[in-house]
Amino acid sequence: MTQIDHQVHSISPEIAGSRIFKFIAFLYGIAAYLVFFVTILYAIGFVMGLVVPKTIDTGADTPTAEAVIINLLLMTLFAVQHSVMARQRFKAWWTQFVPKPVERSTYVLFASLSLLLLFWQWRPMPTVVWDAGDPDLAVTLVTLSFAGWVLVFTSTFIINHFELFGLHQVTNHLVGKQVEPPRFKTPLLYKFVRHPIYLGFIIAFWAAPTMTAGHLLFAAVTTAYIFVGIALEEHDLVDLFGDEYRQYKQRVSMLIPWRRSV
Ligand SMILES: C[S@@+](CC[C@H](N)C(=O)[O-])C[C@H]1O[C@@H](n2cnc3c(N)ncnc32)[C@H](O)[C@@H]1O
Repeated sequence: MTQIDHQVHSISPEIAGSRIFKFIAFLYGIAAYLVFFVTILYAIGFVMGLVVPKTIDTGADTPTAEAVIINLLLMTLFAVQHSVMARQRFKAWWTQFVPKPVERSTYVLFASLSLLLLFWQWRPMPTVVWDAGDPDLAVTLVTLSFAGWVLVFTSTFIINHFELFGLHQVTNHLVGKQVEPPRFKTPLLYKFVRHPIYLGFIIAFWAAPTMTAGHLLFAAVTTAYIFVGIALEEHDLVDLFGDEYRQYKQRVSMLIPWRRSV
């Protein structure tokens, strides 16, 4: 991409620096955050089969092969969008079109929309793979699943919730404050595992008192995707923080606190 191309596509500094643009960018960031928030709340209900109108185990009857294909396509769409848009090279390319202050909010918005599409179009596969039967075991599994979601939420706040979901960037832009470059952090839970957010998702997806074939497909594919996501994320983190992150990998396990390699 030449300098001229860059100038043709990017938003002019006068517009980007204007008060009205900053305010619109801020409102956009808030809107993207609200869409994310509704999506993550819906995700809890969808996976756990609680409250929401359409869950992982409800929807139109679909032949199994068709259901598998549609569900795999929906998960692949999310995985590709989520991984590709998070890479540094992609960010460098698309911030020619999307102003930098709203880049993260736009990523969050697209990720939320592809998840909402998944919830909407997901085909149930009702064959029961396991059923806890015993009420105490069922309650334990539901509690564990909730604990997984709590782990996800608390970890986002521990690492930096508002930066992860783009609000920090649009707020700084609004008040004319520079966004600081990313810093390597290992607060609280990050001293025990490198990926507490992903660990929370895995627990939340697998701890099901009644595991249907559809839910199992979702849990298995998302877990596989999490491992791919971790590999990509750690590659970027090593690029960004070098030896500091390499030593962290040596010291702290990926997902299971008592086993260093995993
Ligand atoms: C969705 S968060 C997931 C964080 C972590 N993988 C987890 O599961 O808790 C992804 C963002 O966190 C950043 N990140 C992950 N670990 C980090 C660390 N130790 N210090 C600073 N940023 C980190 C990544 O660069 C990425 O932008």
